[in-house]
Amino acid sequence: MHAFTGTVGNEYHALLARHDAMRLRRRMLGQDRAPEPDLARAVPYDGAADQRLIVRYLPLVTPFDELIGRLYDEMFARWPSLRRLFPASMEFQRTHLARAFRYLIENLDRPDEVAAFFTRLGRDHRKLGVRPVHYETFEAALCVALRKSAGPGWSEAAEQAWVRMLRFAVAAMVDGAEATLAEPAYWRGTVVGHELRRPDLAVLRVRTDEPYPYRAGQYAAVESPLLPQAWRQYSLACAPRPVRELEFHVRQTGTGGVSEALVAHTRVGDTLRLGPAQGTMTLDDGPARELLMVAGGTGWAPVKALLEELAGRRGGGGGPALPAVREPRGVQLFLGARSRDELYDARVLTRWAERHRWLHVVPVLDEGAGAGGRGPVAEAVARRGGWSGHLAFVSGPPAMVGATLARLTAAGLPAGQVRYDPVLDSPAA
Ligand SMILES: NC(=O)C1=CN([C@@H]2O[C@H](COP(=O)(O)OP(=O)(O)OC[C@H]3O[C@@H](n4cnc5c(N)ncnc54)[C@H](O)[C@@H]3O)[C@@H](O)[C@H]2O)C=CC1
Repeated sequence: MHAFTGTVGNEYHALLARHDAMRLRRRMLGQDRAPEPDLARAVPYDGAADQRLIVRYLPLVTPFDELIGRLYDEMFARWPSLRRLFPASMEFQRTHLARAFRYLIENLDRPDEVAAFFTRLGRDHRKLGVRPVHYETFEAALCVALRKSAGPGWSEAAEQAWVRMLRFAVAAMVDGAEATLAEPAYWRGTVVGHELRRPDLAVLRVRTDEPYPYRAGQYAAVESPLLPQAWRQYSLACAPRPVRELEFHVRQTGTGGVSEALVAHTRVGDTLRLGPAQGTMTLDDGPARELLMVAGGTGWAPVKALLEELAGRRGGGGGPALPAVREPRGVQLFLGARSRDELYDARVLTRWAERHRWLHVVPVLDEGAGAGGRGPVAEAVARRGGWSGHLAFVSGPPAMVGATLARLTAAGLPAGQVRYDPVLDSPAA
């Protein structure tokens, strides 16, 4: 929940870092107090019961825009100092929080899944400097906002269910943060390359001060100094390399947002901050299936990283030193773009397709796709067919990912054989 943010600059971060270092040291020396018995965690959380209650009263507090507006108003009115912990524009925050609420409510009958999601989020939130006190203020503001938004029909029982749901998510976030105390809360990186490949698309190369652990196919939150506290997720477009150099492909999707800052106003020598790597779109050592990769626009970035890793595993050079795979896997890559000019990494593609016989590239262009034009990638994948034995990776605009997943499922590809990461599309990201 990006919404709980909290950083106020270098001093604040330095203080938090010292605090975390002390706790880590105490823990390593075994001097930490025994954890207090936590009743809430001793008894398994009955998320399904809370879900029923919350859903019954949901019409009183949805759509969430009003509730979330009130929540932040209440929080900043009662604790004005918290305002500066958030980015100047709250639009993205609000959208993100609404999404988090929806995710929580829809999945509350599967507490283990929810806990895993929020554990990862807690790790990511360390970069914001979130402390337990922020969660308490958030909870208090949420209760006020729920009551105000719902009006006289509100129920105390429903409010208690919201509080239990929130505390369940927060407990997981705190666990996630605690478990990763030994790694930096964020990484600092210097822009060493900035190439405008299209008027609205830049390829950035960033060298981190410290080693940045990640796997090909993952993504990271990035912050530009031009927009403090505004973090946006971008895929890492290269496999881990011995030099600490990362690549990002950024499309400007609006004005005044992080994407504009990165594409139009970032130069070599500038410093960015990166959150920890996340995402499940990675290769594993499971059964060596043939691979299907479907990418649209800058969704090409994580696929490029995966291909680089595969090339490295095959000893094809350019990738990290990983154990060689047992048997060769063929890769079918469907790459969607608005036009030929939009194939912004065509040089690399052509070179790789020539060099690697296991790689077969099918560019799919919107232009010439017939009336409507939208969604030709999913259709091209479906037309080709025969994917039921493949392991598929899908990445790109959410609608494209959704259409491709639907086609693949209809064609008999089991859900366990598709990897993709949900992305939040925002108009001015
Ligand atoms: N892991 C992931 O899934 C990643 C997703 N992305 C997302 O990919 C997107 C890339 O944006 P752009 O480069 O501007 O892409 P774009 O607008 O240039 O579109 C690229 C391709 O997607 C298809 N497409 C676009 N809108 C569609 C729709 N509504 N329905 C079906 N197909 C559609 C187009 O036909 C085209 O082939 C961003 O939303 C970004 O957040 C980026 C990196 C990783």
